[in-house]
Amino acid sequence: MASQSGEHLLRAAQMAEADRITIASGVPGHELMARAGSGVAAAARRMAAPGARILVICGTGNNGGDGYVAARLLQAEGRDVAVMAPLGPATTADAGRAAADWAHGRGAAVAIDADVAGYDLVIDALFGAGLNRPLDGAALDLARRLNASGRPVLAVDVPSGLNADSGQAMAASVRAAATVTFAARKPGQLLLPGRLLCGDVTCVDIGIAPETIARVAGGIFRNSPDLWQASFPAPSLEAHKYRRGHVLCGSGGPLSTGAIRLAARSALRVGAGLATVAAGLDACRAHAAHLTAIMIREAEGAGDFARLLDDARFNAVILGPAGGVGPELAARVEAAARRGRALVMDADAISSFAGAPERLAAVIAAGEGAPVVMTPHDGEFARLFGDVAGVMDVGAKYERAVAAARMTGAIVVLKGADTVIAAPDGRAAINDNAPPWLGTAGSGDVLSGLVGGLLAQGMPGFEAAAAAVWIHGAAAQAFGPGLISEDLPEQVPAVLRRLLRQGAQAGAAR
Ligand SMILES: NC(=O)C1=CN([C@@H]2O[C@H](COP(=O)(O)OP(=O)(O)OC[C@H]3O[C@@H](n4cnc5c(N)ncnc54)[C@H](OP(=O)(O)O)[C@@H]3O)[C@@H](O)[C@H]2O)[C@@H](O)CC1
Ligand SMILES: Nc1ncnc2c1ncn2[C@@H]1O[C@H](COP(=O)(O)OP(=O)(O)O)[C@@H](O)[C@H]1O
Ligand SMILES: [K+]
Repeated sequence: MASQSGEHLLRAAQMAEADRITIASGVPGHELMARAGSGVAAAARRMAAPGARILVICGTGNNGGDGYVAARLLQAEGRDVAVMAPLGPATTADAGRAAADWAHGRGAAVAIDADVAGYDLVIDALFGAGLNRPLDGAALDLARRLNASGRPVLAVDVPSGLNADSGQAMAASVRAAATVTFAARKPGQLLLPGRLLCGDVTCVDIGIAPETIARVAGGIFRNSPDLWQASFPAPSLEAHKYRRGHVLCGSGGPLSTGAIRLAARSALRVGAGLATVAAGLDACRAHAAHLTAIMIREAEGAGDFARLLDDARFNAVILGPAGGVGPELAARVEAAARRGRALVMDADAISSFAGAPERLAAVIAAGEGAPVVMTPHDGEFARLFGDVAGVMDVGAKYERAVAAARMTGAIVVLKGADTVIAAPDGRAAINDNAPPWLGTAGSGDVLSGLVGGLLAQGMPGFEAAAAAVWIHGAAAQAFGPGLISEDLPEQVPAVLRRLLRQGAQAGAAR
């Protein structure tokens, strides 16, 4: 798993292990802390004009140590710096050394009840990765006063109170305008509400080798092209349309046809060679009034649909967008999985297995190993898994998604502003490029089409799902506010142009 390329996200325990390995290899801890503190000071310089009053709040551990280093560096260049140590003196050797170096300067120490609103910038170095229980007492009170003050906060590693693994606040958390983290980003900086509490995150190299990061990493990635570009389908002169795959899209009834058209159009836009919508006769008439490049086939029930799959050229299937919840749709899912087609299950296809994830797991297991990607939002996810132990009750969002993937054998795309893509082998990617205006009716249908279009071109399931989620976010960004779901497929060509250019450059550099 460590051999997978991409930007690793490290949990607090993995980060501590990377520190330990680096220190054991001969880099002293205080040197790592010096680089970390220097990165914090650089960010503070960008945030505070000369003459600004800066308050550094230092905890007792190494996070506080980073704060003392930053305070010393800023003060040495003539900045107006004060330090508050609300929980008492440093308790680790490296932090103690940093605190002593600071105290040799001429900086002021301020009392815990000082008015934090009197400062232009507050550096929050109270707790970092060592946070091991919810804030309470003086720390909780200080975090609340800081948030109420409205002053810009620069957080060291993570805002104090934020769980770096899960992205959840432990009782309460400081809300930062910016965060400087070290060596690698942490999952809690991408997951909500953590992403909002961190503000802009900068990752500073403190001298921990990339090999060390890869060695301790646990298969959680930031979703970016690095993760999947190597398997992204590049157009080739030799490829005719059938080589680029044929997506079969199962329609809902005559009054619910728009969703699957959005999916089919998106599948074509992302590069599938052909897309066909399969529908009952009345729905076919509705589709015929709209479709040009996308083909239409009549299929009245699940039996008709299964017979269409006798044509081996339909190599990917999309089921679910406005498909109608019930046994009929479940039977189509079963037919597609049994016939070994790469399958996207969205919306109603997921809900057709409500409370019966074991049944879905059996359907997928009976397939021929072709990828099945399901794309639930939180509501559909909860409907599918009900109160299944070990899925709904596990901590972080990526842990829920991985548990669901392991249980069902599907790639799980758990949607939201912080969409997580998870594979049965334990890999997970957290997406952070989706703008808020992507949450618009029908945008999930577009996503299912993008996944199906990439699967049809032979991309592996996890990579296809991650790439589709990223392209979806990039297309929404490219359009901007005012987006409706019909706009998304039309933005895909520009996103692909950029991706293919970058891919060619990366290939040339290798
Ligand atoms: N290791 C390295 O080489 C490097 C590490 N680096 C930096 O170190 C940071 C991690 O440092 P860390 O492990 O010392 O933990 P840290 O976040 O300072 O807090 C621990 C202290 O807080 C206490 N405590 C916890 N929760 C509490 C609560 N709710 N309420 C009250 N107290 C609470 C806990 O108390 P205890 O559990 O012992 O009672 C302990 O005393 C990391 O984020 C990065 O900034 C960089 O310098 C690069 C090199
Ligand atoms: N606040 C948000 N910020 C960014 N993306 C969002 C937000 N809310 C929803 N999304 C994305 O929008 C899409 C909505 O999908 P879905 O809930 O299935 O909607 P629909 O059924 O209308 O198509 C998902 O890809 C989801 O990740
Ligand atoms: K902090």
